Amino acid sequence: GEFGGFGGRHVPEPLLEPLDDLADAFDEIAKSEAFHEEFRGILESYAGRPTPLYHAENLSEAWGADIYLKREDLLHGGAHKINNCVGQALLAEKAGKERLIAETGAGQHGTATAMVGALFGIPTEIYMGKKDVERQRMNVFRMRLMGAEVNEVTQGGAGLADAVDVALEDFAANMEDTHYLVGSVVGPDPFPRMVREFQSVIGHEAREQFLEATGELPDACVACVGGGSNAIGLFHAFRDDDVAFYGGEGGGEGADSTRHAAPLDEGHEGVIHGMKTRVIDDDVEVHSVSAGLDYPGVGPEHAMFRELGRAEYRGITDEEAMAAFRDLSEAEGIIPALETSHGLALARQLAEEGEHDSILVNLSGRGDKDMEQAAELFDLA
Ligand SMILES: CC/C=C(/N=C/c1c(COP(=O)(O)O)cnc(C)c1O)C(=O)O
Repeated sequence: GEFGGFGGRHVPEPLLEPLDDLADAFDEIAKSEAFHEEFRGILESYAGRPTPLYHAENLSEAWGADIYLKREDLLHGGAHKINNCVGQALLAEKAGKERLIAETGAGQHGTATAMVGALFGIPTEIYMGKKDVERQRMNVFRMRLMGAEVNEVTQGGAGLADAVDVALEDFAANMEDTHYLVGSVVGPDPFPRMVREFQSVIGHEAREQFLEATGELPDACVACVGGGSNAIGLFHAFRDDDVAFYGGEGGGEGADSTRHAAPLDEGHEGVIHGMKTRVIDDDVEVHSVSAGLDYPGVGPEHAMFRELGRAEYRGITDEEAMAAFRDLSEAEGIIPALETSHGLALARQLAEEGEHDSILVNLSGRGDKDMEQAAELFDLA
């Protein structure tokens, strides 16, 4: 397949036909000029695209390399997630679906799904682990405020992977009228390539803006990696360029610890949620300080990029991410999401290693959702 030996459709037989129908709808509808116009129009007037490419001069001074930030944190809802949700909601509407379901961890994808559910007038149900409901309370309230039902998942580790399990069961039982709005470049085909298509608006804009601002391409593109959608969304436009790719995973308590979410850095090949990819080892408990990276698998295209050496992935520990969270807040007056902070921490490592002079970082989301949790982590009184 497209991702080397990774990806595919590792699902029970009854799901194969609906996935075929979805792939046909995507190839026929989402690739049409009319769809693209509508998609871009909503992203512009509703979500706030294009997002700025910001040259973070104070941070560049502090870290010793030219740091540019792609400001997906400024989108409606506060993260890149809305790009994918608008695309999939448009597709679901044209396919005549009467219900949207989604998984969420950080609550950003859940919030974005609730937004498009409200916008398109489609009843919406979000599955969210109890552990994440408790650490992203503001987003739970936002989803309900917009009319979505938030279904608290308590099975297994009550986390993101468990929310995906339950969402997949719902989809299998209700596929006639329900669209499962998958929140990252994960799951069985066509989800990884569909989410990539919708998120690639990020990279296409950033490439043009970077050339416009500097007359050349960046030495490196950096992003945090949970399922991998904001990273792929940035990387895709640069795939044929001589630009290095780096992904910062949820390194939790350390790559050699038994609590992390870094399958690319410290895992093995395996099948999860309908895709052949890389997963964390069996003796590891999935953990990240950031709910959106707290996932034991990763998108198959990243597993391929790692195998080909097209991208380098590093586990970024909770502590390293929290340090970068504060660095950006203090240096530029921009508070990143805890997920995003893993990409920033990786950019800092690269700047200090002196390999690259210009580094483009995807600022995948803002930290408003993390204020309660961060206030517990840092005593700033
Ligand atoms: C789909 C589950 C992931 C969620 N969020 C992931 C996330 C991520 C990681 O997701 P990917 O870009 O798909 O790796 C990065 N930045 C922010 C601000 C995020 O919220 C969510 O539910 O909100």
